[in-house]
Amino acid sequence: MTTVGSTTTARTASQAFPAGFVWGAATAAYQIEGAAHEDGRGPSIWDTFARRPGAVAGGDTGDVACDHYHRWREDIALMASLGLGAYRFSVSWPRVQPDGSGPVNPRGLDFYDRLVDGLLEAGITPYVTLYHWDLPQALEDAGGWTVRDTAYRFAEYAGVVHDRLADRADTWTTINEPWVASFLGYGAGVHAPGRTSADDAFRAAHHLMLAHGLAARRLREAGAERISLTLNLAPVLCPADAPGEADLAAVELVDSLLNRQFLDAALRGSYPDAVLERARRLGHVRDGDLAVIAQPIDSLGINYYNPTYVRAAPGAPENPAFPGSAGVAFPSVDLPTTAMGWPIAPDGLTELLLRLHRDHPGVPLVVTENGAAFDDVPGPDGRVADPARIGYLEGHLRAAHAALAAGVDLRGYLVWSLLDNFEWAEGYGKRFGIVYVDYADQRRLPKDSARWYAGVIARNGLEA
Ligand SMILES: N#[N+]C[C@@H]1[C@@H](O)[C@H](O)[C@@H](O)[C@@H]2O[C@H]12
Repeated sequence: MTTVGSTTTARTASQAFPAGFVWGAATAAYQIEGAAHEDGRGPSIWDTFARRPGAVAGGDTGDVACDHYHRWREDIALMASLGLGAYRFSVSWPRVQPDGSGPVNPRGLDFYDRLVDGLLEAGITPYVTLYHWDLPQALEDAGGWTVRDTAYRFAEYAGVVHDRLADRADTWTTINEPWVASFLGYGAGVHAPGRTSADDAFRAAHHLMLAHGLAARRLREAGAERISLTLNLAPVLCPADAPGEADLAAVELVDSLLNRQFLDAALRGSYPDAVLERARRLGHVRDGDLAVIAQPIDSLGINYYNPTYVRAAPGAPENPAFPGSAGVAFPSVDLPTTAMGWPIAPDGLTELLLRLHRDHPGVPLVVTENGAAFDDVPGPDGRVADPARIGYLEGHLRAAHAALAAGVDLRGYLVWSLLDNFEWAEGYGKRFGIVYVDYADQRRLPKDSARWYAGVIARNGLEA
């Protein structure tokens, strides 16, 4: 039996995963590619935001990152050595269309051509994410995701990339984590483009979802058969023994903003009340938009890291990432944490998967990101012992297995991340990779967790 908030999940006799279960790893363009000013790439909002004093820890930028733009062959060989079945990467929009619209940069597309060919040669399935937060700066200068036009530019860009790669890549994610891109980028201002307006956050969220729907329609018209959307989802929990009405109202609000705003739109063509109220005032949601957003998808990508804990707290200030959350606290809980300070609660993954199975039956699920940052340090022998990460991953794979045993249609698991990388506002100080990157010389050092994960892949499951 799993109890939410604990770190223990029942061990079933067998921890074998279904035949054909997809094991992979995930990355994103701005976090690993580097070559930010090479081969015609234009600036993105993260190139701009990272140069804002104080925006990113240590003043780090993605200018060089993991130099994956030049080291992609080595990285594919590393993936193959681990036995990965799939590799989830994102395409840099400003590398393909430097101004976000109009002329296509052939050298930008050529990189992804080479990457996809290399993956296929290594027997690795490419999982292509079309948007992982690196909006071309020229579009932000014209209003960014707060203006409707950006959604239409995105659908055009999606068509360009799909038409170039669709003969070899068939698994497509339109948008990664629209909540983060909108509520951290336009609401709280802690992500690019660093704007701080609740109204703009809601506008951006809607236009990102409209972009998803328009792109999904464009890809479907072109024959795509494996289209998905990736959401950062989390159980929203009140850690009190006996939550009161105010606590439950706090849970409802945060669940509406974090989870249902995107799940209901994509899978039901509706918004929860908390969003509709804002939409009526702003007028940015037009008739027919939700029908476009609810384009049928073939799977839902889930990025899970930890539950979100809330409770009523009269007088608490509004959390700008959750407009309307005045009087709501986001408490720490008595659980082990990662180097990000995030609680380690594998049973939250089971609960989330069961919820999606219950509320949205018939939608195949893929864990497109799950992983943890820890303060990894290579030993004198070059070995990187990361037992805490192994423990985190094992716990979450057991949690995923518990959901499978309960009948959830879970198709795959992609660890975040293949490589240590640029961790957004945290810069390079937070290491999520199963492979250590020495940024001084770009050496790649597989951590113990990489070898452990390779064993999981080889046996298609955990040791019982
Ligand atoms: N933070 N953190 C780790 C990880 C981030 O590096 C990814 O780019 C996002 O998709 C998601 O937030 C998760």
